[in-house]
Amino acid sequence: MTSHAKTTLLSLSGASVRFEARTIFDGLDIGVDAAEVLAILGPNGRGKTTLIRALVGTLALTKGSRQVSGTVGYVPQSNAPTFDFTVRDMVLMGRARHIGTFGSPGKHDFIRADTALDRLGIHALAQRGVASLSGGERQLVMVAQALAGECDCLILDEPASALDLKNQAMLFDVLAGLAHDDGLGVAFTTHVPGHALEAADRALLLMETSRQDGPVGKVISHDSLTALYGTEVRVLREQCGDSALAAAVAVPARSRRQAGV
Ligand SMILES: Nc1ncnc2c1ncn2[C@@H]1O[C@H](COP(=O)(O)OP(=O)(O)OP(=O)(O)O)[C@@H](O)[C@H]1O
Repeated sequence: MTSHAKTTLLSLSGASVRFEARTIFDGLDIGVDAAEVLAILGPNGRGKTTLIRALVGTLALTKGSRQVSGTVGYVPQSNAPTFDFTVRDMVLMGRARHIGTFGSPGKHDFIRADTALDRLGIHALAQRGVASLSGGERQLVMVAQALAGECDCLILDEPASALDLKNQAMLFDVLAGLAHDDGLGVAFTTHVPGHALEAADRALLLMETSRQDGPVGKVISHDSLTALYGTEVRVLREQCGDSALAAAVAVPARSRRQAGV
C-alpha cells in the first residue's frame, strides 16, 4: 500500500437538511479523507441519499457548510438512461471535465474510458446501447463513467444494489484499490454491512437519533447493527487465508422464536 498524508477532500460541518418541517439530519460533521473508504449505513428513509446529495453538492444544506478540495465523482442511485448512447460514449462522458465544452475526445480520453471499462470487466459491452443493458450492467457502466473522470474523491449511492456476488466482490475490490493504492477518497452507501466490512476503513451509521462514526471493525457490530435496523442482526466471520471474511444477517422472526432470543 502506498502511504498518503491524511487529507480531508470533502466534508460537511454542522450540516442540517430539512424538507419542510421534517429534519433529515442536523449538526452533522462528516469528512471523506484521501486514501480511505467510508461506508454509510442506515435503514430505508433514514437519509443516506440526502446525505450523499449534500456531500456532492446537488442538494443545498439548510444549515452548515460544505468544504471541497479537489474533484468529486458521483455515481447516483438511479441510472435510468435518458438517451440510448453506447456504453463507450457513456463512459467517455465521464471525461467531460477534461475534454471541455467544445472539445472532442482525444486518444488519452479513449484510453481512460477503455481502462475504466476493463477495470470493471465490462469491455465486451462497449458497443452496446445503454438502454438495452440490465440493471447491474448499467450500474457498472455508471461506475466506469465516474472512474474515467479521474476524480480525487468518489461518492457512490448504493453502487452494488443490482450486482451479483462476483461483481459485488469485484466492485469493492476496485473501490478499496482506488483508495488504498491510488489515494482517492471514496464514500458509498449500502444496505449490506458486509460491503462495509469488506471494503471500508470507516463506517458512519445513521441511527434514529444519533450517529456512530469510526473504524469499521469497531462500529460494525452485533449491538450497533441491531440498534440501527431495530432487529436482531448477527455478524458472521470466517477466515480465508490472511483475510477475515464477514457478513451480517438479520435473524428472521421464526428463528428468533425457535432460539428464544
Ligand atoms: N426532495 C424531497 N422532499 C421531501 N422529502 C424528501 C425529499 N428527498 C427525500 N425526502 C425524504 O427524506 C427521507 C430520507 O430520504 P433518503 O432518500 O435520503 O433516504 P435513504 O436512507 O437513502 O433511503 P433508502 O435506503 O430507502 O434509499 C425520506 O423520508 C424521504 O421521503
